[in-house]
Amino acid sequence: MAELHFFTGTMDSGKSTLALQTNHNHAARGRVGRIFTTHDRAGAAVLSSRLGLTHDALEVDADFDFWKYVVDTLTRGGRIDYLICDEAQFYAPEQIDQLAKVVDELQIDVFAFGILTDFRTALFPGSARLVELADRMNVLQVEALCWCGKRATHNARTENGAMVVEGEVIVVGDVDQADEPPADVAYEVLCRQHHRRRLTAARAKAVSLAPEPLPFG
Ligand SMILES: Nc1ncnc2c1ncn2[C@@H]1O[C@H](COP(=O)(O)OP(=O)(O)O)[C@@H](O)[C@H]1O
Ligand SMILES: Cc1cn([C@H]2C[C@H](O)[C@@H](COP(=O)(O)O)O2)c(=O)[nH]c1=O
Repeated sequence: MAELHFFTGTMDSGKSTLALQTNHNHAARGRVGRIFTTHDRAGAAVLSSRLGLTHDALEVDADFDFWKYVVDTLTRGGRIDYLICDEAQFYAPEQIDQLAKVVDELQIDVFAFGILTDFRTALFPGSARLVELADRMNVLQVEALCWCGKRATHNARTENGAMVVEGEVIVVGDVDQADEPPADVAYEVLCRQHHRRRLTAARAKAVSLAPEPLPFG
């Protein structure tokens, strides 16, 4: 039986790597797939992993219809056994419904990969729909870590080094590995407590280096 799989984790937890590995393993056994993504950091129509692997992909825009694409392909005599769908948090809920229909009506496996929540800790609509519809939801086993060493559960956005909680939901960017000077817009994975306190690695370091107040009344 075909299934709708949703693999999730924070940014930098290995989702795109797993997407490419999943494609590799299925293709190596002679199965025929299609790879989709949207707003990848490496540009349009490419799925990229921080480990350096990339693969051509079909770019999903707001008007893309998965059901129509698959039915058209099969009608023209094409073969599709599975779909790989990266950055699925950016897909519209209707597109996730189309993916579920592809699984149920055409017996084609769908492997979707994406982050659950945005920089404000709110669910992305596409991810919310995946949680509602997926046959299997898997949290990535390689844990991304907060600067404090705890498992990172949230994605923070920084602007010029300072954490923000307001702004456009979709802003393509990368995790800021303590870049100096900090990028205009970057991301950092944090545990819930430090996301709640808006305590990024840079701010924690600045606070710890601040001089002790003098002991005068
Ligand atoms: N230089 C490196 N050596 C080993 N592993 C790395 C290196 N750089 C990145 N990684 C691994 O790649 C992961 C990020 O992979 P990626 O698939 O791009 O993540 P995601 O799609 O979830 O954002 C990191 O969590 C880390 O495990
Ligand atoms: C939290 C958050 C992230 N994004 C963007 C930033 C990246 O381009 C992708 C996530 O990619 P990854 O492969 O999981 O690292 O999403 C965004 O647009 N809005 C957000 O709130």
